[in-house]
Formats: sequence, structure tokens, C-alpha cells
Amino acid sequence: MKNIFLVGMPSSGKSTLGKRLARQLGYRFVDTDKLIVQQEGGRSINDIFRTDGEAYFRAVEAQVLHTIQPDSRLVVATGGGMPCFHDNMAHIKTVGFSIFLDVSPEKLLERMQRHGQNDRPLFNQQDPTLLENLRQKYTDRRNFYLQADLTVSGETAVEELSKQIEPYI
Ligand SMILES: Nc1ncnc2c1ncn2[C@@H]1O[C@H](COP(=O)(O)OP(=O)(O)O)[C@@H](O)[C@H]1O
Ligand SMILES: O=C(O)C1=C[C@@H](OP(=O)(O)O)[C@@H](O)[C@H](O)C1
Ligand SMILES: [Mg+2]
Repeated sequence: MKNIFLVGMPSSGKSTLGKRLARQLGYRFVDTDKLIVQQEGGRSINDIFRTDGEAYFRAVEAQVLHTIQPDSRLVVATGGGMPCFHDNMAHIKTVGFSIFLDVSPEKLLERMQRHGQNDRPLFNQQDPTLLENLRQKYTDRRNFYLQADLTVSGETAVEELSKQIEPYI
């Protein structure tokens, strides 16, 4: 019955694994970035950052998080920064079971370069200092992520993960 929240760095696999986990458990899947885009009338994450700045984005992000009701059988893929702003991590822990997908900055870089998504305003693939940026953010954010109820490697297969969390949900 409990909601499941996936937290971790951008490209750690929250959206990808989240969808698979939801299918495996028969839960619904939501991505908080998608909820933000909806709430903002279809404006992209890039557009929100460019036009209104990060503080505005973080305010909408917290607002969207607070619309999630406990015990809704949801798998929630959060945005990479969500746990580090406002009271978000504490709130996540009151409305669901949280899982930190831990992936090294080097692996995150490899995934970002391989998949070529350009929808992350704080992590530009063209930036020659992207690895440094990822390392810095990973260091800054890790203590928030580690507040999750469970930490697993970002390589964990969905079958294994669903077995691990069964006793908690
Ligand atoms: N376990 C994995 N192994 C290899 N690549 C992965 C894995 N999980 C996700 N990816 C790839 O990494 C990219 C980012 O994944 P995504 O799920 O969007 O991450 P997040 O939502 O955490 O930012 C995607 O292109 C996805 O295919
Ligand atoms: O790390 C971050 O601060 C962000 C991560 C993004 O989500 P993903 O982790 O799904 O890329 C998105 O919320 C926004 O670009 C900010
Ligand atoms: Mg995502």
C-alpha cells in the first residue's frame, strides 16, 4: 500500500527503474518532473529554470510533492535535487518508503554522454567541467539521499529490488 519514492542523482535511473518497478508491483508510476510540467501548463523544465529561476522551480517542486497522498500505491520518480530543498526529504519519509539509487559520478557522466538528453538545466553535457559538477553535487547531496529508508546500487535489477523492499511496503 505504501508509496515508493526513488531518490538520487540525475541519470541514476529513477525514471527508468521506477517505471519497471511500478509494473512489477502493480503500482501506478508518477514522475515529479512531469507533474511540475503539467502544473506549469506544459512549460518545459528548461523553460521554467530559464524564465523564473531555480528558486521558483524548487517552490513548485515542493508544492507538487505535497499533493501526493500517503498509501496511494504509487512509485514516484523524484527530480535529482528534490530531497535537498525545503522539508522535502522529511516529507517524503512521512508519505512513503524511500530508496536511494546510488551511482558514482563517473557512471552518471557516462550515462549522460551516452544518452544525450539535453533537458537538465543544471547538468549541461557540453560543459567540459560536467564531471567536476557531478562530483560536487554528489558530495553536497549525498547526506540528504542517505536519509532514504534503503540505499541500493543503481545497477540493481528490478526483480531484486522488488524482493528487497517487499517486507517494508
Ligand atoms: N541501470 C541502468 N543501466 C544503464 N543505463 C541506465 C540504467 N538506468 C537508467 N539508465 C539510462 O540512463 C539514462 C537516465 O536514466 P533516467 O531513468 O532518466 O534517470 P533519472 O530519472 O534518475 O534522471 C537513461 O537514458 C536510461 O536509459
Ligand atoms: O538534479 C537536479 O537538481 C534536477 C534534476 C532533474 O531531474 P532528474 O534527476 O530526473 O534528471 C530535474 O528535476 C531538474 O532538472 C533538476
Ligand atoms: Mg527522471
